[in-house]
Amino acid sequence: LEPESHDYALAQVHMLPLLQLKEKAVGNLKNYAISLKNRLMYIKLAIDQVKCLKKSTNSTSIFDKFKLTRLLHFDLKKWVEILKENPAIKEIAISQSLRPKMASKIDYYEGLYAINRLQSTYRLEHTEMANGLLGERQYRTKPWSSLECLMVGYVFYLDEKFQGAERWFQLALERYFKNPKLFEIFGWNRDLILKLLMKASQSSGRYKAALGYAERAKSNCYWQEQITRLKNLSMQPEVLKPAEPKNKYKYKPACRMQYPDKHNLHCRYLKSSPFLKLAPIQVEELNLEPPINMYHNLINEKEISVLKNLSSAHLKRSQFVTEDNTLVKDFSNLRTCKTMRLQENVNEKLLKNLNQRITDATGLSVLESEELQLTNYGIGGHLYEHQDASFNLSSEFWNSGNRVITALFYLSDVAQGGETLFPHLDLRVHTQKGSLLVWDNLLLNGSIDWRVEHISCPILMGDKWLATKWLREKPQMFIRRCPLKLKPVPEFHKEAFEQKFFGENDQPQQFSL
Ligand SMILES: O=C(O)CCC(=O)C(=O)O
Ligand SMILES: [Fe+2]
Repeated sequence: LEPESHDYALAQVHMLPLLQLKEKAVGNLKNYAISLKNRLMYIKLAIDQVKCLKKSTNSTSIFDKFKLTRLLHFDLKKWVEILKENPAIKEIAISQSLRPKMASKIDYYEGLYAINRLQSTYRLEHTEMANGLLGERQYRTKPWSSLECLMVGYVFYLDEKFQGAERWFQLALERYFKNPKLFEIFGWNRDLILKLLMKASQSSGRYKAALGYAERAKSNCYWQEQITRLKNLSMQPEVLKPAEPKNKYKYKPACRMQYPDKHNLHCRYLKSSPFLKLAPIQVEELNLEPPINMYHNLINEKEISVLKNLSSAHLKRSQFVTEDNTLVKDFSNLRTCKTMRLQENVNEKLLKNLNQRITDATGLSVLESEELQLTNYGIGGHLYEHQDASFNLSSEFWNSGNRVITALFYLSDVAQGGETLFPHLDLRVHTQKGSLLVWDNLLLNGSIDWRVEHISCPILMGDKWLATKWLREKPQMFIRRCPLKLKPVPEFHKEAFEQKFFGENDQPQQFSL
């Protein structure tokens, strides 16, 4: 029975076993090929022997007569045995034992959706993407084959993004000729691609194009019917459907948007305690109001690898509580990472040190704070727009008050994408290994600051790791500044905000073949 999901695609670190699995599978196939070759060699030998028998049947020579009886007694018996043997029984057993560990359907679809998410978020051009070009950056990789293009297109098709689907199917058709045999193994052929092209173009309202595809297929009853049907349809005026259905989430437009540089920001040294006088912390202001700061070099290489090693085996797909209070795994595709919490006793010294550094940086108490959360993102990993503070504090989990501060250690640099983005503040924060990002989730009066809603942008290239600490409100009672000094917060203008991200021209794009 195939497992539901191995959750391979949700954490980069959990994809490593897949690479090992691939090596094993390839090694096994090679051995299988060797077994088949050996058998073929025996059979060829047998044929040669029989051939020489035939030639000798008329001979009266004693040598030949003896040869004939010997061959018929020994050799032929052996050949019959060889024919009956399964040539690669071991390799077949190995390939069966590898099956349960292979990527499941869910793993596969999560990988495909990641590609789809990256393309739609960053508006990547499909041919460039299939050739390893992501935005401005060219990666050294083998171009995607017809099979990959077909599959990526199929997910666009399922998602009702028909123009995107058509483009990928076109690329699949262009690349089909490079390896048609590979296609046939799966029972597919060129006409299948044409069928998908016809369906995609018809669904986006492009009837003439659909007819064009139908006419390129090998003629048979099915295609004749399609041609007649599409000829009728294409008499009607074409009404292009939008290229992309509207999405209620803002992370895609927010992540692809360019934001202006900020001015009047400073870097300084924090020397507010005797210890910090000896080892001041370098602080970089990223935003003034509300304050968002980056504290540099607060965790070193060695500590980072300890955290990764402690957590890797325990990272899990996130779960949520349903209305009837049961925990279920999150398959929503809104948060494509895995997390775990480190209990203080697993490495008391390190975790105490990290807590102390958070206190040094923020001046706040880590008492009653949540256990450090380790996060590793998967392929195209992202987290949609959200607030860390909760609007409902009724459960026991919130006894220490709301999440007043988020303190987030970056445990890796990400080559492309994967920034922490604050869409209301026009602030994109690039991950920086060893630095601590800190922001306030609450205003001084305890209400949630709408301005710090944030996103983790889909990762184009690289591996993103975080260690996050959420400080709680109650332990700060005598530490945090007094609510009387509350600065007025600008009002939230929903329409303007939506216009900013969804106001892009959403006329259907002109499509040319
Ligand atoms: O990945 C990031 O940059 C932000 C993570 C985050 O917002 C969270 O875990 O709540
Ligand atoms: Fe968050």
